[in-house]
Amino acid sequence: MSNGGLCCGSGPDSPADDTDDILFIGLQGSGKTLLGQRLRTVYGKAHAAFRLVTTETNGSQDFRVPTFKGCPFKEIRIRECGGSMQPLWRNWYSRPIKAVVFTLDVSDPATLATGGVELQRVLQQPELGSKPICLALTKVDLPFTVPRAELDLALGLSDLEKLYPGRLRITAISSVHSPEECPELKALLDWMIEVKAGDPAVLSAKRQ
Ligand SMILES: Nc1nc2c(ncn2[C@@H]2O[C@H](COP(=O)(O)OP(=O)(O)OP(=O)(O)O)[C@@H](O)[C@H]2O)c(=O)[nH]1
Ligand SMILES: [Mg+2]
Repeated sequence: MSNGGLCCGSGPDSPADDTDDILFIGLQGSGKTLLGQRLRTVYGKAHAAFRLVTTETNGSQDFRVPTFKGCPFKEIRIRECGGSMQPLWRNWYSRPIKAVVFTLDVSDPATLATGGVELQRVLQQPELGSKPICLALTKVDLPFTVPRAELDLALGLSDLEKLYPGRLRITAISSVHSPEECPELKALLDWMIEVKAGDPAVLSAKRQ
């Protein structure tokens, strides 16, 4: 399988799910799969194998994303739940995941309101407790994306950041771009590494 272990249809009771670190959720077509494929190229040698093509995730799939040399663990394991699985996302919330990445396609004004409502719902899920959540604003390479100021007005993003200080992180990314062209991709993976380690000092290992 091209993207590191496709497990379509697997449920949250599968024993393999125990090792998931990060949960990827977001509306259909919002960019979860391409982001998973792209993150594997940040520290890994998957550049040559990277493909822009994705297919809809009917079920869930996992991505094993390599970390940097000197990191105490070799990979971050991401579990993507397809947008078509939305009613079942919550089955993963109580699993031993460390954090959630919620993707929002900012090139598609038609789905923004629905995405914003879903994000609020995720932030309020008791099963997630105070686990960190990253809102990834996706497809920012496209010419007509909704600017951040308008997102703040329409979805109250700045208010949400104030409401969940230290818990909600917001980043804007393009998975079409390489990590060199879009440094936010590397910053997002470093955040996942920090969250998994439970210690920001873990990143100092790669600077030595
Ligand atoms: N231009 C651009 N296209 C993107 C980006 N991310 C994803 N896409 C495209 O958007 C479409 C949907 O992307 P996916 O990654 O499959 O979306 P998904 O969230 O996994 O969708 P589901 O599996 O159905 O929930 C594909 O055609 C991708 O190539 C991006 O950053 N920029
Ligand atoms: Mg997908």
